[in-house]
Amino acid sequence: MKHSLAPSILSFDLTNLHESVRTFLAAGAGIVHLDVMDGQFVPPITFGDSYVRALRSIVPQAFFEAHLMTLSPERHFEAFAEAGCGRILFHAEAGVHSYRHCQTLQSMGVEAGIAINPGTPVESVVELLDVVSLVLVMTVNPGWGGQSFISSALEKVRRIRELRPELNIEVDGGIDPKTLPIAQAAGANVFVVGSYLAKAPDLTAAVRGLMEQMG
Ligand SMILES: O=C(CO)[C@H](O)[C@H](O)COP(=O)(O)O
Ligand SMILES: [Fe+2]
Repeated sequence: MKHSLAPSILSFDLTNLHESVRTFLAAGAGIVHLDVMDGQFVPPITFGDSYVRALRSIVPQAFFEAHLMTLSPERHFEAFAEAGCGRILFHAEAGVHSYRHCQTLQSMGVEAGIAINPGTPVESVVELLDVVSLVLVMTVNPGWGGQSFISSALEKVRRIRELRPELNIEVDGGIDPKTLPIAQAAGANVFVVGSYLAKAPDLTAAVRGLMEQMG
């Protein structure tokens, strides 16, 4: 099982974002995690596909994943795929026809990921496990960076790992050097890290430290 670090750009200084992205990719992080919020599924509004396209022109080879925290996520699949996202994650709570939406993403040649909020049970995604390449278990309530890790969500990671030994399981929210090993022990293999990296005095050292912990 491949372990990957997915820095979220949500909390980075926007005036210097391109440098931060170049730095964390050069340090070995394999995925750029893009938190797209629509002001409806969650209160804040972040950015759209044109922003992602601009970022992509700076790092054209990087693997981008869009974490859509939007209602009617399927409306945005094409735009984010065209902007260069190789994986699109949407919320089980937001997609009325989640199975079909995963099939749509597959047919577009994009990896499908399904995300669940802390209050959403594993049962809501069990029937999707054959059509996703990843399940994202939120370890904070979606909408904001810098929140505290909700450790009870790890029981869901354990259960999904038991059901699917080979599936990618991502955790998102409150991941830092203390919580990463706990999430890894529960069975997670993809780790979104936002504010811990955004605040790190030495971004390269912080990425390398987390990668060493992942082993
Ligand atoms: O999806 C998200 C928020 O909805 C972010 O990816 C997540 O919060 C990462 O930030 P942090 O590491 O600061 O918790
Ligand atoms: Fe996210």
